[in-house]
Amino acid sequence: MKVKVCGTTSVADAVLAAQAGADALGFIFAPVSRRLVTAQVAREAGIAAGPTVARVGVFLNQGLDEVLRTAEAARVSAVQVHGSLPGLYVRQLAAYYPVLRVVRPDELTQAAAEWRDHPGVTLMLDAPEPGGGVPLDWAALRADFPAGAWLAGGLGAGNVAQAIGALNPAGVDAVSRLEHLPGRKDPEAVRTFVGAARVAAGTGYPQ
Ligand SMILES: O=C(O)c1ccccc1N[C@@H]1O[C@H](COP(=O)(O)O)[C@@H](O)[C@H]1O
Repeated sequence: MKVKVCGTTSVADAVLAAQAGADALGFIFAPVSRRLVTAQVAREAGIAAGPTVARVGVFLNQGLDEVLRTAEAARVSAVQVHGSLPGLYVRQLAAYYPVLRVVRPDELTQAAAEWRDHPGVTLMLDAPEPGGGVPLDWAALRADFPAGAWLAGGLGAGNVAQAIGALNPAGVDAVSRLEHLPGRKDPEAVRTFVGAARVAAGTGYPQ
């Protein structure tokens, strides 16, 4: 199982997450976000994190050209797309980058059927307000959660084990509960989140 630490806005926070054992860092390029980062800072942070850490560019309802230009400038290794987006847009993006396609609970069943056979598109289930820190009702989603999908939405050290136990996601992603302030990581929250996720997934290292 993969662990992604999202909303990285500095080199220091990228190094922190990498040293905590994160598999992936998220860089948010949606102008509405309080965690907005420039492509240049994301690029420097990605280099600082090292080559084994995936670099995910996060976008919300942005045009294909803008996404591709920003992703290239930031040297990300994957893109995560939120919002109301046509299937064709996602397919075109997947020709360039592995795509994490984020969906809300009410979109999950249809999206699972649509993307089941596309190797470049992975679903991520999130709460309706991205970056809002609100957890989903995991027990209610158990029957519909597709194998191979990722989970986000209000995850942190205190609840990630329960979420993994309920849905067995292929990856977990968090931002709000890992911060002091929007865009500023809380080092202890990052370390305990990654550690708790690893232990719950059975990939932790006993102390
Ligand atoms: O966090 C944001 O500001 C944001 C803005 C636009 C698109 C996505 C955003 N964040 C994503 O939200 C989820 C979960 O966040 P949280 O843990 O519930 O706060 C995660 O996928 C972030 O990448």
